[in-house]
Amino acid sequence: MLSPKDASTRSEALCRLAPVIPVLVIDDLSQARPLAEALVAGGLPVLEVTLRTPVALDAIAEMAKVEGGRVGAGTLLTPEDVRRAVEAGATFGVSPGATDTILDACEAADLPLLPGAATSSEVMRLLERGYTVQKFFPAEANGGAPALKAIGAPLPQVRFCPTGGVSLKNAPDYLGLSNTLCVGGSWVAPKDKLAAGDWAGIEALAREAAALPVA
Ligand SMILES: O=C(O)C(=O)C[C@H](O)[C@H](O)COP(=O)(O)O
Repeated sequence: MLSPKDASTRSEALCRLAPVIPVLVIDDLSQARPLAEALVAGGLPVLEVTLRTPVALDAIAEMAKVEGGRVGAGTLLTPEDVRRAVEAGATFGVSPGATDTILDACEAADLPLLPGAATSSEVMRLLERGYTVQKFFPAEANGGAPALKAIGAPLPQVRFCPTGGVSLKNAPDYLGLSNTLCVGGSWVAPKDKLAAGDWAGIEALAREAAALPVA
């Protein structure tokens, strides 16, 4: 049983490993291993594989073999997702929002969860339960960095990984905030480069993202 406090401590450590957590949608299992190798080589060791495609769980299992990587499962919606993610080798979880059901399941499975919150009330509910590290989602659609900065004024004890619409261009706006640990984003693994197997190109995007300064 993982306490919310310990889950947050572990999430924070992951978020501090690199400025960007790549959010990955994998359609072709053969891409999993070289993609993870390219991202880790480029300096982004923490990888979120969304459970949105049929091969996602197998992709997690493949990527978990890559040395130096930390592979988590995104889009966790149900206790069954949590069980299968852990079985596949995921070492952390991410959810777009948070329900007691998903929080209970992750705590019981010893899986540190980065739970999603979009409003002050959602942030406060998670904080009441003990989660001091959260995902601000969907970040850009919710007002972006100015909104997250404003949430941080009354709630400075909560730290975030803003995700959703984050790009190389706007990432610095978030990373300059005192309540942002890192950002999540899909831009480091674009569909065209994945389809072309352009691992050198993805490694270059990872290197560029890994060099972003964090406040
Ligand atoms: O499904 C989840 O649990 C997620 O993590 C959703 C992601 O945050 C967004 O899909 C990010 O996508 P981009 O806006 O393309 O960077």
